[in-house]
Amino acid sequence: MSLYYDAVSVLTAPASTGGSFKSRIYNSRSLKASPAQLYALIIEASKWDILLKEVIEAAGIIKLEPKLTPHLALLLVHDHLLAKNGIAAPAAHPLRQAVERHKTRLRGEFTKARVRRGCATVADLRDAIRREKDAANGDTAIYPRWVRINNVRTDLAAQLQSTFASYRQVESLPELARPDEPRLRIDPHIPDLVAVPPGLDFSTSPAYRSGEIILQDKASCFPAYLLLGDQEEPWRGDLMDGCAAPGNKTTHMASLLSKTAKASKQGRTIPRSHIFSMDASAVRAKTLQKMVSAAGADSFVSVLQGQDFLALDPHDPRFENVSGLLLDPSCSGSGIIGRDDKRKRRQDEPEPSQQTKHQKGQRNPEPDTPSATDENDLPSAPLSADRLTKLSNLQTRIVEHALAFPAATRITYSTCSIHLLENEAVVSRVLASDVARTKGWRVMRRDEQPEGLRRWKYRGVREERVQRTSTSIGGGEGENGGCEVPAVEAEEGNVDVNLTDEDLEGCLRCWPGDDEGLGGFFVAGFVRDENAVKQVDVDEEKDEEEGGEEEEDDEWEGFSD
Ligand SMILES: C[S@@+](CC[C@H](N)C(=O)[O-])C[C@H]1O[C@@H](n2cnc3c(N)ncnc32)[C@H](O)[C@@H]1O
Repeated sequence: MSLYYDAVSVLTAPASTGGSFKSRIYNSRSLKASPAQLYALIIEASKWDILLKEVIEAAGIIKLEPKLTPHLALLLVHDHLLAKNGIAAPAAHPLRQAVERHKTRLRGEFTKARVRRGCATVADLRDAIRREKDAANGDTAIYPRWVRINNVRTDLAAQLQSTFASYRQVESLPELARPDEPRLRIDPHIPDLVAVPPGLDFSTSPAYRSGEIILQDKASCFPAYLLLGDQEEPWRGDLMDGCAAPGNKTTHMASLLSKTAKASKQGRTIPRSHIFSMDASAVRAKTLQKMVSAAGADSFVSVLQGQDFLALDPHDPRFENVSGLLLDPSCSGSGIIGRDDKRKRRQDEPEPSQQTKHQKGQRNPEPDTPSATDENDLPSAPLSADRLTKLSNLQTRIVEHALAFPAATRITYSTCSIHLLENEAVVSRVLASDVARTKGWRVMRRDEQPEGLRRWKYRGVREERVQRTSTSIGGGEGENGGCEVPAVEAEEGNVDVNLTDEDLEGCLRCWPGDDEGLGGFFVAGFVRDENAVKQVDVDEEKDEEEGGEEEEDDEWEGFSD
């Protein structure tokens, strides 16, 4: 029972206590309950708090049960109505009895609240409550589920007539949020991408299971589209994805190549270009391989399992025709937003029903389709300025390495971070590198970008824009604002962004919380321009080479953040 009393003491702690719920719980010495259980209870109950208050008030149990305070009632009624095992206390415990005595009344009021909202199921009700809470907090952003059509196996027209035959097409994201009929919106920026209402489960859909459709966030589709564009002619040369697991962007490249191959007059259906796709993590590379196979792209994608991109020799004859590279390295993940149930979800993390055993204990069977699992692991710790700098160093090295591939003419670099240091600052450092200057690399201008992305309005920035969001329960009483987007612990200091306005206009940004339905994301393209070749001072170059050892010693930051 200490669980509920402890939860109340956390919830009612004065604002001056400081810190988020999480830090207060995990750092406390006085709480007796398990921190994980306590945190889960508070977070889960907070998702339902407006409905629980409604039910408790309508059932009138606080007046009838002197032992129940409003907070205790909310937590206990939450577990009574919604937790799998009910209230975590012995059946004879007075608090448990104080709630269970009114179970018929409580259940009745809960059903009435659901019916009032026109929800057929508890899952629908949860979504409705989330929308009500968002609206009350002034956060009306909608995070739809994004579905990419895989042109290796099918096409948009075929999917509109099969998987989405019963869906009504709408013109805007807010129109998706009508529970009475299935709706979809064809994305205006990314070809072959559709948005459907959040929370739709595709795990049993034949198109999903056969790899005809792939669940992939819109922002995550920017890099491959930026790299390959609206090509009418097949891409010349081979392609490389240097940091590829679980494989969303590799399979997207495969889809774009297939589309062009099918549309070209040469009657080919298998693309001429080959894709080399790798991941330094052998475990994640297995998922990558599965995803490539599920997408039907084995014949033109080679997965190099456990391959560190930085250890590849750009002059290896296997890669002499690599003309396009996509780099989406590990990052802080600070742009990742909570979707559906407002917990933090990684880009393209499958619906709970699609999660593997590894992801969610032993309860769910692994689906046949190794769908897009997490692109990034969740950022677990607060982000220190030092850690950000290390990530930025590694990201810069990865892009610079890509610039050295002799046949490369086009490269994209992306992160799901909102931090300047991992984004525009990396572009700025890369452009200043010798390899960029001697080979004539510059930022892909907006007017050179594929049509859909040229119209994308959010562009590179010069100043940091860190966003904070909060989670509250009981109207925020005692809450100081839990920080869901990892804030940088230390002051940012001055971040050098030495980019022209034209360069910044060439960078693309996505931000959480606006009406585009996306998390934070960044992508920039680099193109090789003979006219931009700069002479590098030979002595300067030599010094750099001698100092190169130091760079190599940068601390390895792990594979995915
Ligand atoms: C953000 S995830 C990539 C997501 C992937 N592009 C997608 O769309 O599904 C970053 C990946 O980069 C890998 N990685 C990090 N450093 C690497 C390196 N030096 N060489 C190869 N892979 C690396 C990590 O293991 C991780 O799987």
